[in-house]
Amino acid sequence: MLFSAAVRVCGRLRLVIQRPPARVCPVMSRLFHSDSQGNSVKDKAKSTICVEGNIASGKTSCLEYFSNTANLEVLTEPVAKWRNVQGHNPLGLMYTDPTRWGLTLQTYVQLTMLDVHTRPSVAPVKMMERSIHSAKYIFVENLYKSAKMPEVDYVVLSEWFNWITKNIDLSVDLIVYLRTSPETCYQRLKMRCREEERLIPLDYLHAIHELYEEWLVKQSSFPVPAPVLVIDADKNMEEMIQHYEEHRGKILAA
Ligand SMILES: Nc1ncnc2c1ncn2[C@@H]1O[C@H](COP(=O)(O)OP(=O)(O)O)[C@@H](O)[C@H]1O
Ligand SMILES: Nc1ccn([C@H]2C[C@H](O)[C@@H](COP(=O)(O)O)O2)c(=O)n1
Repeated sequence: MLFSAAVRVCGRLRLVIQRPPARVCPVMSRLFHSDSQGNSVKDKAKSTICVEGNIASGKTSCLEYFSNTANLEVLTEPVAKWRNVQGHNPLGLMYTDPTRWGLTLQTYVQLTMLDVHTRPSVAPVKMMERSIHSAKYIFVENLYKSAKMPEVDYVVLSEWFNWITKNIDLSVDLIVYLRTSPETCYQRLKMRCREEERLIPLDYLHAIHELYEEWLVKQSSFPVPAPVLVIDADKNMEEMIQHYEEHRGKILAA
């Protein structure tokens, strides 16, 4: 609605069109916090660490370990939402029929990861599980490369991803890559027993592993948004804790 007012200027009646009072949408202001030139900016006093790795590589366990660190906030992957959005289970549907439901799941993953990236953090360091980058470069890519995602779905998701990353500051300061063998993940996945994942074959974990290696170790496939710290995560929990303690300074200084 336009706001208008009749005012008298030099004895004549003039209609003055006024702008509606500026309404600040909290989500938009979160996404488009901008400087005086209108560029999207991030609070540089804060840093973001993304913990990356194959399915069941130990990312959630890593975040749990760091969760009682002062000045650090952990944000796990929103898997619960992917398993239940208003009573629907896009994760389960995707594993049942990836060609039909891959786009549905990955669209929702992209939205929920965008939410995690842009959620204001109270602590100076934000540690996230995975990222919008790996959603695209690993999981969407895998669906497409394995001919389970139609080209039109891939193109639409890519256009969304390109728009988001061009227009919104989703910068990452450090990637911690928990590097495992696919066989280790397979064992851990079986032990975790997540219902939707019971039919995941070892080959699937091999494919995800290769994409991670190309992206974060060889750095030959897609842009890597931050320096990468590679941690050998085939070790037992006790040894992992030793690794985490060795790298704690580097991680917190990101
Ligand atoms: N270093 C480890 N050694 C043995 N088991 C582990 C280790 N790290 C995690 N696990 C177990 O493996 C399963 C998957 O770990 P999780 O942290 O959920 O992986 P992710 O979040 O990467 O999917 C869980 O049952 C967890 O308890
Ligand atoms: N973009 C994504 C991200 C994750 N998934 C799947 C893979 C797992 O089944 C599940 C959660 O992953 P985890 O944290 O256990 O490694 O979600 C996907 O299909 N697409």
